[in-house]
Amino acid sequence: MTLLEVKNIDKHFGKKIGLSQVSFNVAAGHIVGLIGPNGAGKSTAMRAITGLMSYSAGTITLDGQPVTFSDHQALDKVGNLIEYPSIYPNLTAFEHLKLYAMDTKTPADFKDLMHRTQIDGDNFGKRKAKHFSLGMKQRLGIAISLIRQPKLVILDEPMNGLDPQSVHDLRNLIRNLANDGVAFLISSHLLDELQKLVDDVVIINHGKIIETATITEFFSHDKIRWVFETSDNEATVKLAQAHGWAVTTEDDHVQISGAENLQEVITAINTIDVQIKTVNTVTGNLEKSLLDMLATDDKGA
Ligand SMILES: Nc1ncnc2c1ncn2[C@@H]1O[C@H](COP(=O)(O)OP(=O)(O)OP(=O)(O)O)[C@@H](O)[C@H]1O
Repeated sequence: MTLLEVKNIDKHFGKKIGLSQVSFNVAAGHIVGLIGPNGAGKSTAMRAITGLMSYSAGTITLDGQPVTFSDHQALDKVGNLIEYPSIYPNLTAFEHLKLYAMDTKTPADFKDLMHRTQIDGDNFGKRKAKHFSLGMKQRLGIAISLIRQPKLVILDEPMNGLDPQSVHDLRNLIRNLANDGVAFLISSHLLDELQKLVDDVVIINHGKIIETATITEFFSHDKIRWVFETSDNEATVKLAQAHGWAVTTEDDHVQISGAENLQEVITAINTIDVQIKTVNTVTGNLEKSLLDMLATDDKGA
């Protein structure tokens, strides 16, 4: 069931395009990764969704209710942790929850929330936030974002600056909360960071969505590639392009993917006057697939 629907959003900063016809959905209980390089438009999209920024065209609806810069009612169902949570150095975790629950009609049960976000251990207790590690602060931030019992939590680059153990703990926490039915929209410029966590990916580049897919569909891009060394790499590249295969060159090698099988590529190369000196098969890599996708998009831009 669609919880968040973002449809044809445009945002301009003067003459500069921030977002162009941005559309994607977040289903209830799903973890969606909003992935793109620096400056792609991730924060801009998140700010529009959380009503922090106006947009010039399109619609955003949450649970069927509109979200605009001036209409925030739907945002009662959203928790967000955009960049850093506001954490007060002299308050304990419990005191933070009490503070953030003050204007909430039906806050979550504090003890249960502290338990679910693992901020009820010995490390927390009576300690003030100024003594928390970054990972502890992130977990407290997530607990704060859950105070209103939201259906959707928006996290902008939540893994930034965390050590590997804290990243692992944060992933488990998010997965457990999603299993309880909370949907997440999480931005990152690092696919590696999110690929173990997300159900769906939304890839953004230059303010445009270039791919929306389930993580399984996205993994299917993770194709086998064939790396050729030939007597005429330039002619090989042209040939691959004419067949509609993905092709890149690196040093003296031509890398081709997207054909049915290796034989098809070899047969095609044999039709032109080019000798194959070496060929190696390499299995794919998701981060590389994303970089290739962005590079192809950049060429078309
Ligand atoms: N208030 C603003 N005024 C002018 N331009 C802006 C403003 N906010 C964002 N932009 C521009 O819009 C583009 C998208 O920025 P945005 O911060 O959304 O990217 P991002 O994907 O979140 O990048 P990062 O990973 O670096 O945070 C960038 O080119 C940025 O310079």
